[in-house]
Amino acid sequence: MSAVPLANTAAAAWTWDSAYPAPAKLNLFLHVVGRRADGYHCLQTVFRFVDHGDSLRFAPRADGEVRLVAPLPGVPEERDLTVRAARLLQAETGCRQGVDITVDKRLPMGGGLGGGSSDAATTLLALNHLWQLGLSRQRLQAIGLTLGADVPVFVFGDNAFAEGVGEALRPVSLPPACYLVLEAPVEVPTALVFSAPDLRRDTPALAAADWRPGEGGNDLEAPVVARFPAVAERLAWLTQHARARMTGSGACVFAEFPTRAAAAAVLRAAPAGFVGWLAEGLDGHPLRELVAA
Ligand SMILES: C[C@](O)(CO)[C@H](O)COP(=O)(O)OP(=O)(O)OC[C@H]1O[C@@H](n2ccc(N)nc2=O)[C@H](O)[C@@H]1O
Ligand SMILES: Nc1ncnc2c1ncn2[C@@H]1O[C@H](COP(=O)(O)OP(=O)(O)OP(=O)(O)O)[C@@H](O)[C@H]1O
Repeated sequence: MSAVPLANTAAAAWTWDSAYPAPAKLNLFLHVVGRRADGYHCLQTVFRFVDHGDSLRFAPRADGEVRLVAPLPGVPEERDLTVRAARLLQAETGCRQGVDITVDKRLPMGGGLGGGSSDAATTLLALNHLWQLGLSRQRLQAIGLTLGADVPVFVFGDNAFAEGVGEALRPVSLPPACYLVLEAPVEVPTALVFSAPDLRRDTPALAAADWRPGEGGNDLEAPVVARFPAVAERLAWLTQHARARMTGSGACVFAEFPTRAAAAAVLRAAPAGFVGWLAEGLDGHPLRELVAA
């Protein structure tokens, strides 16, 4: 993401020529506090945006079509969350404009970093602006929720304490932090984790105001560690250096460090074959200003 603006840049600065960032999120903690009648799980989590992610470009098309310039391996164009997001916007508004979408993919798929969800949210935010649709943030969040439980927070734009399936959001203020993220060479299907018989589903709910940075674990971690040795290995190694957790439904694990130098020293010591990177916590989504207050 370093090639694109990370500060909250004024809406007028974002044009058809811009690269639009789609940052990763980390779940600083994630508790499963219950289950809804439709099978979806009720969560409590804190989402933090970080300065590492995908980057998207948009080019206008005169024929009204939505096309992906280079589909991702294993994801048919019709299923790609960016294409689905753009087509939903057309369907919701009757907009006849088309677009070519290019995704510069840096986030691993099935990594728990919300990559696909962030790409979808960036598409909603960017096209609402570029096509001049004027949809409110609330409406974009509702459209995003139909694409996935993680999409609304990226549209919301503030680091957030989330409840429900992740759609009931309130802003949280988080101190500056540097994270070391280790990728695992596996793709963890979110649905598999939530359907695991050994998933703990009864963690007592917290009062949002009582949560403090550093508190809480990830209830999805145990079933993933039991099934994916590569995740277990990375978590065990990182735990020797700091308080390590899995993000989302995995497969990435992360730890927070007081300084970038401390995080870099641990990354340098990682065993051969481990892939990792450092990321600073952001105060908010870089496209937050794209939607009027
Ligand atoms: C684990 C998290 O990443 C935490 O931020 C999210 O809750 C997952 O969000 P997501 O990847 O957008 O997931 P979705 O595409 O909405 O859901 C994938 C599948 O996971 C299960 N699922 C998901 C979210 C949830 N709260 N309860 C569930 O049981 C459902 O079977 C669903 O069919
Ligand atoms: N633009 C996209 N980028 C990534 N994945 C996509 C995209 N469009 C559709 N997908 C599908 O979504 C699945 C989940 O990908 P994603 O990168 O969002 O996982 P994740 O980081 O585990 O997400 P979460 O943290 O929301 O569970 C992929 O396996 C892929 O099939």
